[in-house]
Amino acid sequence: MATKQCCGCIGSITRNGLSSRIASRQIRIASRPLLNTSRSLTTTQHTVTSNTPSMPSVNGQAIPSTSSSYKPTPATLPQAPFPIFTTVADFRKWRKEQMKQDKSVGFVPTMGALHEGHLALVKESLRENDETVVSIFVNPAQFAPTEDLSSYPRTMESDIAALNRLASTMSNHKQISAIFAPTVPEMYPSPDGKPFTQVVSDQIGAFVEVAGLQHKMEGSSRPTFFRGVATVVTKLFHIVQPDQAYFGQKDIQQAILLRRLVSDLLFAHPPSPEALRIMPTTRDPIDGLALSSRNAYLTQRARPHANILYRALCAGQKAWDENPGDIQATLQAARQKAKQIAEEADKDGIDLDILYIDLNDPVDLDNLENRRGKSIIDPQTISQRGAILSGAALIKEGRNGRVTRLIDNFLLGFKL
Ligand SMILES: Nc1ncnc2c1ncn2[C@@H]1O[C@H](COP(=O)(O)OP(=O)(O)OP(=O)(O)O)[C@@H](O)[C@H]1O
Ligand SMILES: CC(C)(CO)[C@@H](O)C(=O)[O-]
Ligand code: BAL
Repeated sequence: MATKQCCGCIGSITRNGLSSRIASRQIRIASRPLLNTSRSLTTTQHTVTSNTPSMPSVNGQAIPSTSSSYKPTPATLPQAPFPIFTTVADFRKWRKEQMKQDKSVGFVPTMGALHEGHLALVKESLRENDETVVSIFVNPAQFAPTEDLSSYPRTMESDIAALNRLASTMSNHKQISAIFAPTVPEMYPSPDGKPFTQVVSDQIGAFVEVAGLQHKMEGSSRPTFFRGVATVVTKLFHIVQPDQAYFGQKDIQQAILLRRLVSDLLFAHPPSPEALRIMPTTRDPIDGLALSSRNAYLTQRARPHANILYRALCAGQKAWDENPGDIQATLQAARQKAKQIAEEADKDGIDLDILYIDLNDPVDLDNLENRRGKSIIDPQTISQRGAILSGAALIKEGRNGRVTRLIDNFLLGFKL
């Protein structure tokens, strides 16, 4: 799998015989806040009692849960050479032992449906720490009621198998130490017994917000997303107490916001924002598409068009390299490329709705195009600070097809 940011390699797509015809259809490049997923990403059930479809165990033995709504089905789980903890109390006992032995613990939080991008994070943790913990938890708090919580891919058995196989790819055959796969009530305990609700105005209790960062970029169309992420990651860090935690650049805003959380709230675990490691985006080696669990939603016909953002960002990067700090030239090149690809896709019956392609400041995530209008910042200053070139698009096949949200980003002129 490829992790390099760019480029030059993706001039045209030959995969699945996609032609390079350009249609004249009007393409939407929207700066409006939009998460147009209501047609297919809906659930009417906003309260959640259970999370994982088949709940695990330690080595296939059922662990009694503290939650009465939770029904373990260990028979469906493969044997694993590492413990799978489902309760905070059990996990904490294990963690205490590692503390006593002064073992360093690396942590990779995930929502499961593991792919090579996740596994690259796990491998890095295996290389850098004595012990590695992977969490698998589809966090309801980061899904809006209209989003795809109920249909999010849950593949616990193959996830365990993939993690198990990983050891054979390590030079020292090192294995992960544990999986933490809690239920929803375990992560969102409720003294009054009410099930967790995704409706923010109905929630009672402690939630974590990172002001000034959570409503920009992805947060403009997913206004409660980063509140849900910051809350669950705070809980996970308190439980796992990692020395280092591993996140992907694919979700760049999430990683930057979480570093700020660690810094501002003086977390002891991980002990510094830098100990929250941000690893490069793993891509399809042939066409550059950023790997993502939701790519599983893509139809065969839509898949060849799904690398739209990668190709657009490559065009933007080229323009930036020619004129570092030139916001307009960079955005124009990227948006023009995206428009062209969307027109090609339209000819093939694939609808590509480009939500945004923007440049943002790496620290405060301000939109550089808008900010420039207010107070002119010269290209030299911008090129010195660097910028995040990112985009989001919705892709679907046919009028009533399922909508898949795509995101991607490149770091221009700075490193994390
Ligand atoms: N292609 C990738 N390269 C590197 N890291 C990745 C990649 N995809 C996901 N990650 C990282 O793995 C961690 C867990 O992500 P998650 O389980 O949400 O998977 P995902 O593929 O991002 O799913 P989704 O499709 O829901 O966005 C996050 O830190 C995320 O940034
Ligand atoms: C960090 C995370 C595991 C929190 O649920 C999730 O947002 C993800 O997988 O990127
Ligand atoms: N990796 C981000 C998880 C989400 O989009 O819900």
